[in-house]
Amino acid sequence: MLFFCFFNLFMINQPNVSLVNGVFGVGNLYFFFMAYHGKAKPWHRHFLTVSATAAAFFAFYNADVRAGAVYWLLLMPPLYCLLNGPKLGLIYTLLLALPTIPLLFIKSDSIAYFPYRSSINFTFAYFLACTVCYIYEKQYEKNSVNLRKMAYQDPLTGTQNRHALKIFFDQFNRIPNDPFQHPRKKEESMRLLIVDIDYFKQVNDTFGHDIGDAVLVDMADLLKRFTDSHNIYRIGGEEFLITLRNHSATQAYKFAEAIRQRVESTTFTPQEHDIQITVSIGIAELHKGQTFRSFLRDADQNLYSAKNQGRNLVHYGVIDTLESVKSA
Ligand SMILES: Nc1nc2c(ncn2[C@@H]2O[C@H](COP(=O)(O)OP(=O)(O)OP(=O)(O)O)[C@@H](O)[C@H]2O)c(=O)[nH]1
Repeated sequence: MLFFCFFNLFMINQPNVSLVNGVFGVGNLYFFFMAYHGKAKPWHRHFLTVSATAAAFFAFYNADVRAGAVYWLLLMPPLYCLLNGPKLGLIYTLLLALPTIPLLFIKSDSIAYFPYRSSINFTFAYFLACTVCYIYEKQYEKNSVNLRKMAYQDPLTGTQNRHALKIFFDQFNRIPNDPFQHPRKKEESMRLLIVDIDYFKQVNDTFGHDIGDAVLVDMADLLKRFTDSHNIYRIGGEEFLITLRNHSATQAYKFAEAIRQRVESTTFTPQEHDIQITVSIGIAELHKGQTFRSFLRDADQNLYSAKNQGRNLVHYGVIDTLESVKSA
């Protein structure tokens, strides 16, 4: 745009078009700079869309049709789809077509042009560009969803995986603890439950690996009845982690105890086998700045404490064993 700002001003004496190009050119340069430094905001996209459209359409409107400014409008459908996604891209494309095609017909109604043919050619090229981008973007969206699933979801149980948990940790640590910047986040606490199936090796050894897999799936389904699936992670073979936002120590303990009791009283029936299992649960509070590694180490210690005390119990804290309750 900045090139056309100078070109229109000094070469073909079009100060109006040059001014529009100049203003939007500087704006776009700023947005590219922000995007390059990872500071792009949603409204930047809309401003880019509107400014590119205004500059291209203004040039087309003002200049003689033989100057070929209309070719720049063919770039708009791909730009719309890339900046705003396929759906909004299609809407922008249709909106721009409404004034452009009749105007092209009127402007090319001269001795040097065939108005019908130039308008039809433009219309086909314009909508074809849109169709190609629309299909590409739709496919891209679909692939992104699939890739995300493959990257963050455990394929057996459908819960999230360890990689997703690492992302969760990074995000939790990124929220500043500054009460002046984020007053509502000040009180936020995060407690995590590590739920481990007791003697799961015996299930595999007795019933086979397939039945073991089915028990893991049933176990994940049972946990999903207690909380949203996006709070559940499978972090090891028979080990799940649940995130609890803004739960006090007592609430977290009661929550864990409810899970423990439910598992104990449930008979899992994969492929018509009756299987009773129990779980040991370790609870730990997540502190800002704590690394993923150190948290898992602490949480594992809690879990080992629970296991060492006989399994089928909830253990809160590495040192404090007072809240550990052995099942009746
Ligand atoms: N079926 C199945 N088994 C798994 C999977 N991942 C890990 N395991 C099994 O889980 C078992 C875990 O055994 P251990 O670590 O000894 O734990 P445990 O038998 O539950 O004993 P404690 O945890 O000490 O109560 C092993 O037999 C693994 O083979 C899986 O995806 N499917």
